[in-house]
Amino acid sequence: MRAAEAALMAGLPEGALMQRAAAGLAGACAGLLGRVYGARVVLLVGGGANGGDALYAGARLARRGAGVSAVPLGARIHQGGLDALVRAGGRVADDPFAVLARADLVLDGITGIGGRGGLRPDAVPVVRASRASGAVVVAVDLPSGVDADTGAVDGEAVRADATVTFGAYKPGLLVDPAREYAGAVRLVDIGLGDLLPTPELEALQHADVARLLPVPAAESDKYRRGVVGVVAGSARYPGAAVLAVAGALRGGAGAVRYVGPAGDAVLARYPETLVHPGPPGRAGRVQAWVIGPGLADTPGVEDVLASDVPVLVDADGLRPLDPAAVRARPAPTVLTPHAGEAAALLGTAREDVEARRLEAVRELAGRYGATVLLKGSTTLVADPDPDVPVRVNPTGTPWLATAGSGDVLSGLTGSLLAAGLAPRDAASTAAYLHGLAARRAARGAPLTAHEVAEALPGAWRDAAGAPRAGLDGGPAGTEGGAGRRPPGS
Ligand SMILES: NC(=O)C1=CN([C@@H]2O[C@H](COP(=O)(O)OP(=O)(O)OC[C@H]3O[C@@H](n4cnc5c(N)ncnc54)[C@H](OP(=O)(O)O)[C@@H]3O)[C@@H](O)[C@H]2O)[C@@H](O)CC1
Ligand SMILES: Nc1ncnc2c1ncn2[C@@H]1O[C@H](COP(=O)(O)OP(=O)(O)O)[C@@H](O)[C@H]1O
Ligand SMILES: [K+]
Repeated sequence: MRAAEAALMAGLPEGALMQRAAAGLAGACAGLLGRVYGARVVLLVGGGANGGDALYAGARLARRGAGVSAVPLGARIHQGGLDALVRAGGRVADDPFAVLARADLVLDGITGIGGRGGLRPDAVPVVRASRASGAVVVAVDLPSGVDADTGAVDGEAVRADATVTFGAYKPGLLVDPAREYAGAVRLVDIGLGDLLPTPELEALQHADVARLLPVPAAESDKYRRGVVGVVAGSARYPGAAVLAVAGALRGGAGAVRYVGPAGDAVLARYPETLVHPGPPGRAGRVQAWVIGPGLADTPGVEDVLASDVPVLVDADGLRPLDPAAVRARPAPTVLTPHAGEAAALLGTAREDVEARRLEAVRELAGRYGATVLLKGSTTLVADPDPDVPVRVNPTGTPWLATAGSGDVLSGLTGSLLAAGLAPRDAASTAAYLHGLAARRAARGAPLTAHEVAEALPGAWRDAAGAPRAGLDGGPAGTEGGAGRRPPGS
């Protein structure tokens, strides 16, 4: 951000960027207030440019008739911004707590990308008073106290109802725990355009997923579409096998081969599965393996890792995982740990992974030379190459935190791998569809892992932009024709 801003500022009059930021910020606040005239606005103003943004936005609101008071929290505050506020009829609050108690809207301009650590002690009481007042709290660029680059929150931070951010989304707005503090996020374009470098983090959108989803060509057959092998389930956990197969059947592979002791349970639910008692090396050719869900003990992991096709390792398969063995593989490996499994692999505590997800997922990907999908309230996908952006999944719902939903995800991801997607694309596309399916299935109520699997085709159609059921009037042969995309994708 700083490099891009400096390059842009070099060709602009002094203060022009801050004015763009303030104009966007004031516009967003006006929208939230509904009526600006007569509204009571309080600015929490730190010592840097973040406070400057708040002051200039406050000046704009004051010119439209809002009563605007500034609460200075730095040793010095932005002088140009303060002068503008005073010229527009705003003032510095004599009694911060009195103005906060009556506020309709509080602008948090304490720190932005220059903030380090949680809030300082002098800021804590006013931030608490802002929340207690019932005012709408709008964070300027970032909620103060969160780490812009990692999403970590060390100490106290502002809990905003909305955040107006400038130029680009910062990782702290997309990765938990900080993401939760940001509320609804709005991006204001300040003209950085092509000056922005390769991002640390990227999020797929519908159109990206539509481009990535495999579509069978006219001359496809089930083998050319890819066969995925699923090594999962045990006498103790037969259900994990059923759920992993359920995900795999909806992921675009032409066939699903199940290998393990839960074949009867799998066939009872999915007669289309090719079942083999094992071991995996004897089960026949596949284009990708999934191993781990519900295995209990872990027979076959070495066997599968020795294969020359992409392998996804999840759950119980992750327990004995040796970095050297994974790094030595001739084909890609995808690991899909939740925070607890990631912590065990890293030799740290679950809370440490949850507090620093971005760091943890990068560390694991580097250590194993694998693509790592870290599950949880924020799902991240890291490539083994540290220069490739981490993908953050924008879909999902906390209702997904239900037993077995991870098994569906591993089957789905393996199926996309077998269909030929690159590991990072397979993992992030699967997370996207899985989260979308969960939202469709939950609609505000508890959901089961099985319902997530059953909602996957609907999520696929949504993301692909394919015609919905009942509206399927596209030209004959369009869908699946010669590898072309369905219309509207
Ligand atoms: N660059 C541009 O062109 C544009 C930038 N823009 C805006 O500038 C923002 C970045 O501004 P910035 O670099 O001045 O840093 P900023 O976020 O205000 O923080 C520094 C201040 O915070 C203080 N402080 C630090 N930690 C703290 C803590 N824990 N608790 C409390 N205070 C703490 C620190 O104090 P110090 O350590 O110096 O004592 C210093 O006073 C950016 O986020 C965006 O809003 C837009 O206008 C668009 C154009
Ligand atoms: N708080 C949450 N918000 C959104 N998604 C979550 C949350 N907690 C877990 N999930 C998702 O739910 C799934 C759970 O997977 P996992 O932990 O492997 O469970 P299981 O082993 O029971 O299948 C993952 O896709 C994960 O990202
Ligand atoms: K802020």
